[in-house]
Formats: sequence, C-alpha cells, structure tokens
Amino acid sequence: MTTSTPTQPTADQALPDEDVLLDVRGLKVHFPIKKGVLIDRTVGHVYAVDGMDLQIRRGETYGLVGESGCGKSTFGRAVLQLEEPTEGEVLFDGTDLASLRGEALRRQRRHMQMVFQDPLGSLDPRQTVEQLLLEGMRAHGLADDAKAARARLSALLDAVGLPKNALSKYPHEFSGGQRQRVGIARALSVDPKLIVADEPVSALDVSVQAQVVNLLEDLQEEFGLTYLVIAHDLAVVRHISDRIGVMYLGALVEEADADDLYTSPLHPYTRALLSAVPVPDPTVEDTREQILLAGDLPSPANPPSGCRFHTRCPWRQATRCDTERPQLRVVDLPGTPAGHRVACHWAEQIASGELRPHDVDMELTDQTLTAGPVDTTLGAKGLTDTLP
Ligand SMILES: Nc1ncnc2c1ncn2[C@@H]1O[C@H](COP(=O)(O)OP(=O)(O)OP(=O)(O)O)[C@@H](O)[C@H]1O
Repeated sequence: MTTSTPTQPTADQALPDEDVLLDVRGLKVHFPIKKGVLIDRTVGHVYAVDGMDLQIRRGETYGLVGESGCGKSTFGRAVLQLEEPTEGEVLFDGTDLASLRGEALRRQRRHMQMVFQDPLGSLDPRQTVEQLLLEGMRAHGLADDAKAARARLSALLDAVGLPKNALSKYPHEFSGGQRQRVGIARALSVDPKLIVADEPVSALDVSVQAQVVNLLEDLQEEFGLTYLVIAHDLAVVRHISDRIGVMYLGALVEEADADDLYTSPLHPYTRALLSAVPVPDPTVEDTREQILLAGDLPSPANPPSGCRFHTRCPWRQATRCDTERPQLRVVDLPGTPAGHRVACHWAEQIASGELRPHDVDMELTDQTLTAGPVDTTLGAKGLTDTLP
C-alpha cells in the first residue's frame, strides 16, 4: 500500500490536506467507441469525465449536480474504482487507490460504499434482506461471530427505520422508500467512511424523498459518514449538501458552499441552472433573472473546443472562450464567499456587470468586451439582487 506525499494546498485548491478524506486530481474516464465487424476498431472516445478536481472533507456532504449525461455517475463510479480511470488520481484517506490491487483494494473498498438510484435494480431479487446485509459483512469479516452479527443486523434495521421482520423479506415486498432504506442499510453494513449516493431519491415519490434525505442526514451524524451525493435536482442537493460542485461535460465549472452557490452563482451555467429552479412559494413573485440556455448538451464524444460551455453561453467572448479551456480557480470578489471556485475566463467581469449577456448566435469579434478597469464593487451584490 502506498501513501501519497502530503501536499500543500495550492491557490486553486479549496481545502487543507488534513481535513480531506477524498482527494480527486485530474480524473479522466474516456470510453472508447468501437466499430467494425469484430467491434475491434476504436473510432473515437466518449470523454465522460475529463479533468475532475475535487476534495471532500471528513464528515461533509458534497453535492454534485449537472445535466443528464455530463458524467456524474461515471465520476462516482470511478471514485469507487468501479470504472477504471484513464488518467488522474483518487486519493482516499491519503492512499492512491490506483496503486492497490487484489486484497488491499478489497479492504479499502469496505470504506467506500454506494447507494443507487434504483434499489430494485441494485438488490439481488433472490436474496432476503438478511442475506443481502450478511453478504458484505461476511466478505469483510464482520459476521464471524453469529451472535454479534445478529445484533449488528438488528442495529442496522433500527438505524434505517425498518421493522425486525424485514430481515426475512425479499426486495420486491417493500415500497420504493423502504427498498431505498434496505439499500442504505446494505451500504452501512460494512461500516464505511464514504458513501457515494447516486440520485438516491430521484426514483421515489416526492412525499418519500424528504424522509430518505432526512434519514441520510441522521445517519451521517450517528456514524460520522462523509457523502458524495450525485443528483440532477438542485433542490435536493441544496437541502443536504455542505458544498456543491456543478459539472458540465465532464468537469466542474463551479464549486462553493451550498448557500453561497445559490446566493452568488458566478459561472454562466450555474446561473442558468438556478434561474430554472422554480420559486418554492407560488405566491411570491419571481423577479429573478431568467437565463435560457440555447441548444442541448453537446455530445461528450465531440466536446466543443476551448470552454466546453461556450456554444451555449450568453456571455461568450471571441476568441478566447472558443480556444482556451478555463481552469477551475478561486475567484475572490468583494462580497463573494471564500473558497468559491469557478472555471470561467470572465467570472469577474460577469459578476461586476461589465459583461452583459447577449444572443448566443451573435457574431463576435475580439473587441466585443469593452476595455476598462473592472468595477468589482458591484461584485456578488449585483447577483444576489436578482437571484434567489
Ligand atoms: N460504459 C460506457 N461506455 C460508453 N459510454 C458511456 C459508458 N458509461 C457512460 N457513458 C457515456 O458517458 C456520458 C456520461 O454518462 P453518465 O451516466 O456518467 O452521466 P450522468 O451525468 O450521470 O447522466 P445521468 O444522470 O443520465 O446518469 C454519457 O454520454 C454516457 O452515454
């Protein structure tokens, strides 16, 4: 087992090392597109994850959001080494997972579990809940003592709010919400540190969603868990997350503390996503800036050059946005919370109002951006005036 050399946080890295449980650097997952009679010719790649950098603190909930197809699930699977990264590092508790093989990787996996969107699809229908829970416990030596194992099963059911008689039942005998509780109990059964929850409530009725979200929060407190919650529903993520990362075509475009992201979104994509979230109270007039995105998410097999978002961005500037890919960087503006990271060349100018949105199809020249000093005093205040 190799241990990573501790590194100092850089200017664009949000957290000091000692707090970090999961440290992902430059992660890429590219799927080959195969053609030919024998499907043996690689004719291209799907750039599902294409340079993800993020860190998750111990005990924190990190929400990862983005449109369907932007690579969220592939990222979650790659973190758990269920998908082999093409490039980059996943450091878990200081250990580079790529350096582990066989038994060492299996032992480390115990500490990282997944909760899936569709519990019915992820639970073996031929196994009772008892068998499902014991499977992982046995694999990690947590069921060697029969009496202790029974006590553990009982404690797991209690923790997730299922009755004792659930042990002898099969997945199809439960409601959707109860099945998700079984899925959560299975993840918990091996006493993990990190749980990757991929759309944990999106298959559930709205009335049940809140119960499962509350359960996840209670369990986090009880067991000191760290969560990576993947979801397309911004409302769910806001409620549960300490920090949120917004993903677009395989990479983060913005990251901030949850409330800060909603009150001071800086990246054009985040602003567009948030402007589409309905106001919770229908009696309150919606005065927010409405940003409509042109077109669909481009194919991850053929991503745009430069900034991946430039083909849909109302703030696009020629020619830098079309040619130069912006890196995630800390953006420090008066009124903008610390640790806010954004991948946009023009974050400051957009926040100050120096750059105004325009028609995406507008013919742009190098002179489109008016020259002059940036008045950052408007900074995030201008945004909080117009957004929730
Ligand atoms: N095994 C695979 N082989 C080839 N392409 C894949 C594979 N898995 C995912 N992809 C492609 O990678 C891209 C990202 O998929 P992914 O499921 O990670 O996105 P997502 O943001 O989680 O979307 P969703 O919410 O719809 O699941 C998609 O274009 C998808 O078709």
